Amino acid sequence: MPFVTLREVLADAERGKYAVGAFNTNNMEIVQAIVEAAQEERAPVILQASQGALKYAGIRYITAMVRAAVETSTVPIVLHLDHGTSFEQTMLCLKHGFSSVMFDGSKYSLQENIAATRKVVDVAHAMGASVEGELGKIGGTEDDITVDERDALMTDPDEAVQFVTETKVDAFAVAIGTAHGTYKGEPKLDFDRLKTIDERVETAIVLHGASGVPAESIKKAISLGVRKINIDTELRQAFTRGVQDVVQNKPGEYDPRKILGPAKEEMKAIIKEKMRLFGCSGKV
Ligand SMILES: O=C(CO)COP(=O)(O)O
Ligand SMILES: O=C[C@H](O)COP(=O)(O)O
Ligand SMILES: [Zn+2]
Ligand SMILES: [Zn+2]
Repeated sequence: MPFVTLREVLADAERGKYAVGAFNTNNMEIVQAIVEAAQEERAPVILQASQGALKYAGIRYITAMVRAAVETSTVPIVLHLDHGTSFEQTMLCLKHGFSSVMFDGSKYSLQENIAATRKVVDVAHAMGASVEGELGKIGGTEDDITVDERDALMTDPDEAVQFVTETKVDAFAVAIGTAHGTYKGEPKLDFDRLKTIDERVETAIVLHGASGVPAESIKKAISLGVRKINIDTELRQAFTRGVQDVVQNKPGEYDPRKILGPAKEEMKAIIKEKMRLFGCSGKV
């Protein structure tokens, strides 16, 4: 099955009132874990490559690995750029075969973010690809900011309407209190803000920084319109747990396959659990 775009999988998710998991990939074992999990769960899935992934594996390896997975898969797969930083980078990804890109213009002013995102959308749509935009700032959990500062960085509902209308993005990443990385306490999500945005915006809403967000909050976010959920940190933790387990319990083990194989299985278990939580299991 060829790659599909966010448009197809998120339209189905909207009809079925569930969310599709978007998992970050950096190497072969992660690609296999995500695609095998999707296959076994009969779930649509989004594989995404971050700035770090492009630096670590390179765009050629990422596309080649995900293509290899797609050749034998029977579930819809989106290959998506996560937090794209420039027009040029989004175009390079499309040229290499990504079916979807995120342009993260959240560091710009509203007007500049709209203009830059719109430019990506124009070309991506002409090429049949989809685009995710971001408004408000989804920081890192390590960012040392106060609650008031965090509030000020959250997505403004009026600006959200203007942003999606003028950019025509296919997916819309919001800042409602989640952050990338591990949370110190329990993350506090601004559900009222999410509800207001969802009532006023028809575009599918994306939740970043979903690792470590309790299941109940995830379910509530989905009930309030979230249709794409990004998970990276919990996959990294699962991978590392798998590696540590072998290294500690079988100190003589020197076959990389016997170290990375269990790490892959740890990731698969987490991915399947997320797919069931997101409601996308059994949908294809
Ligand atoms: O939002 C993400 C990728 O864009 C992932 O966030 P986490 O690493 O917190 O899961
Ligand atoms: O959005 C951030 C992702 O979790 C990963 O970022 P990185 O691979 O560039 O470290
Ligand atoms: Zn961002
Ligand atoms: Zn993110």
